[in-house]
Amino acid sequence: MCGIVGFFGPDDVAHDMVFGLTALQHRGQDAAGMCTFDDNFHLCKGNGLVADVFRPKQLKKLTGNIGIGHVRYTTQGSNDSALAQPFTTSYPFGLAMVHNGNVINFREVAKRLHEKYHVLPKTSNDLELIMYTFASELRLKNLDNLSVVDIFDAVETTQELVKGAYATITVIAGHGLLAFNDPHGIRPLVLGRRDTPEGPVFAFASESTCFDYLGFEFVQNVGPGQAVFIDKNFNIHFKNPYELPKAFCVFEQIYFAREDSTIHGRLVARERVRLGKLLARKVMAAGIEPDMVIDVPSSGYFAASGLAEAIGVPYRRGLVKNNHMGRSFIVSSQAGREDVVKKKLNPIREFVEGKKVAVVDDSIVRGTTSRRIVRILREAGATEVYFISSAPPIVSPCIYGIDMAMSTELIAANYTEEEICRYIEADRVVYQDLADLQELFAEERGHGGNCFACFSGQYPTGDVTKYLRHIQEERESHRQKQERPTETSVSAKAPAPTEH
Ligand SMILES: O=P(O)(O)OC[C@H]1O[C@H](OP(=O)(O)OP(=O)(O)O)[C@H](O)[C@@H]1O
Ligand SMILES: NC(=O)CC[C@H](N)C(=O)O
Ligand code: SF4
Ligand SMILES: [Mg+2]
Repeated sequence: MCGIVGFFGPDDVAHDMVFGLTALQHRGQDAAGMCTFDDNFHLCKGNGLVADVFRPKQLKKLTGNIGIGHVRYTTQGSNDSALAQPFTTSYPFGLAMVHNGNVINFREVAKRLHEKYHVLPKTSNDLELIMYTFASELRLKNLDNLSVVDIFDAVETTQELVKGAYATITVIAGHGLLAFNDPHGIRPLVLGRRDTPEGPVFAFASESTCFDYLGFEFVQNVGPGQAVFIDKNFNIHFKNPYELPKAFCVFEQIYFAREDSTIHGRLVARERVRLGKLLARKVMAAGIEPDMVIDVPSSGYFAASGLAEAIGVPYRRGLVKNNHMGRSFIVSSQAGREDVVKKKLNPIREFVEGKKVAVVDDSIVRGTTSRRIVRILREAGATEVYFISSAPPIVSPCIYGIDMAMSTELIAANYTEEEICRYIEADRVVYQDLADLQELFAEERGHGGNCFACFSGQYPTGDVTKYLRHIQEERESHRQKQERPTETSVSAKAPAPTEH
């Protein structure tokens, strides 16, 4: 998913950017990077968390009143620190760019760049393709007198040529700060503003939660196909959205985004409570009568509280999370994910002992977390364990910036609900209905127009077979190089369901 920020104001921005990136740490743990500009670009990036990469010594060097930052969760290329974002180029202007998403026609884009402009990307990070396409279009303009129309024109051509998901922020040296989204607006991007005695500070960020910390007012979303440019005099310019159907990632609402963010007018926490309430009908229809509802921390909490309220059963925190373990799902190897899940959650024995427990998580992806949790709840004395997923079964890969690119990894793509129930050793498994999810996010009930592809197999960018084939070959070869299989590894194939 990745988290991105861009700041432009009267004073140095590095300090604000560190806070902004820290608030977005849940979106990426592999690498972090920042690039500021005064008379030169100052770039600092490396593998690790925000706190590891930006030490006071580095921060001192990041001078300038305009800058962009990134926390990476790898979806293309390796975890090598050379692939951390931002990326910069010096022609036709100094450009520094970050993005969140995933380009799905990178072969075509790379071929065109090579044939038409003799440009060869240096790494396998898809960001380079967006940056060079934009730079190549820009250099066809009148460089001595670059206008906003020129910039938006280059954005539009980039949006026509590059397919996939990409929320981007770019510093155009000497000109201003630009943000644009892909034509479907798959990934979130928001604009905020803070007024200071010295003048306004503008900020772009993946999620609005950044603004709460830093005292910014939310201005607007950078929606499907939209571009926003803050020029050197701090005037804002908008390029209108595309007419293409919006396809905002619904999984942001279910799991990725922070609960305190408002995305497309919807507070994430509230949507999760609603998802929990929606599950009540299915839980009751399944004849499940739990003594208590617990959540899988962190992201299962709001759905669990919604379900408990709707079925009139007490909610308790039955599992405690070690907050220093990070998110298991965004660890890039299966062995690493299993290790995080093992060390991350511990049951409160006194609460669950002798109880029939309904445990709610936002989703079951590979089944790593659910299997472990059912086991530790039984060991802690729970008499029955019902595993409830606030998301429907994930049956198709995500190719838009979430690491679920191989259907072989997705437990629900390979096994029935009964088989999954046996594999995770639960007494019952209940999933959200896709129709209920779609109804909750229906267009007329808000800023709908969502992507549901991982649940429905319907991809907003059209036929993606070629890309899926390519990414699967690539992923398989990366994993084989990086990962030695463990006893419980499911990296090459989803787990074989076992009997009780
Ligand atoms: O079926 P799996 O492959 O285990 O994936 C699903 C789990 O991964 C996520 O948790 P994660 O630990 O990443 O983050 P969280 O602490 O925000 O819940 C998600 O919330 C599920 O618990
Ligand atoms: N999750 C993301 O947004 C990833 C961005 C980009 N594809 C990378 O791998 O760096
Ligand atoms: S496929 Fe799923 S995770 Fe990927 S963008 Fe669509 S809804 Fe989001
Ligand atoms: Mg979780």
